[in-house]
Amino acid sequence: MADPWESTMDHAVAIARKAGETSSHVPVCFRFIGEESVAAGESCILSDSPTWIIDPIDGTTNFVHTHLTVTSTLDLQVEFGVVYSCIEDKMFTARRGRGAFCNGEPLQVSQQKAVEQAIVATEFGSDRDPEVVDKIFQSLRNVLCLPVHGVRGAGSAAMNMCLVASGCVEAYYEIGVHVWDVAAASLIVSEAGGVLMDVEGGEVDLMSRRIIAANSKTVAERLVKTIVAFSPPRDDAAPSDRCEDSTHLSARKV
Ligand SMILES: O=P(O)(O)O[C@H]1[C@H](O)[C@@H](O)[C@H](O)[C@H](O)[C@@H]1O
Ligand SMILES: [Mg+2]
Ligand SMILES: [Mg+2]
Repeated sequence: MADPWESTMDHAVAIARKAGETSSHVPVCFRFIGEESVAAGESCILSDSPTWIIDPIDGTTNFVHTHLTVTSTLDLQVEFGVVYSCIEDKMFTARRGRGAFCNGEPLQVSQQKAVEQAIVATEFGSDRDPEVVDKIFQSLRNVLCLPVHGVRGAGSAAMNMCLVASGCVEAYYEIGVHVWDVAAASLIVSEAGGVLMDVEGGEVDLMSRRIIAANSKTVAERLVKTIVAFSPPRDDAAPSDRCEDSTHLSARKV
């Protein structure tokens, strides 16, 4: 079997060459957005240049506590998405227009559209501001009382989204995620037949830190009516307007 990673890199280089209209003699120019580089003060702005969006560890709290799921995410903006669940040794991949796969097997979202039969995944996030926590709990209460069949959380945004793509859960929502948490898995969800939506409806904006990933528009729209929306500082805001999440600070000290 052809090495999917090799063909991905070949295609990535071809895209970069096309974007920069460079000949094959000129080195290609990629830009990078990564959780750690942004934390170190680098920009988090998407431009026309091909950009790799990287989260080396998604599920840091799980990692620190050696608890269940830890993933690494890699996305070449809108073209490829890769999420690697290292403990399970599962490689989720997607290429725009070519479908989504787990260890080479095609992925398909669940066909269950009755929210009462749905499992919804979410996370409590990293922000410990009591006002934010109250809103997260109001949403959780509303979702439970829809009612849904169950609520789960893997501890990793990327993994929750791969569970949607795999058909194991019907939807995932979270407010407070970052572009590197969700970029790769967004493509995996849409290539598996799922939908992405903002928590107030309409198109998702990956810099807005708000996301619904669902198996269908029907389920996503039920969640839109249920979630208590708020707007954290955007990822592409000026560094002085961004705030550091409290649990991330403690996680990084380990
Ligand atoms: O910081 P990492 O990269 O581990 O990612 C975050 C998760 O992906 C979120 O769903 C989750 O809610 C947390 O915000 C978590 O920190
Ligand atoms: Mg992350
Ligand atoms: Mg991370």
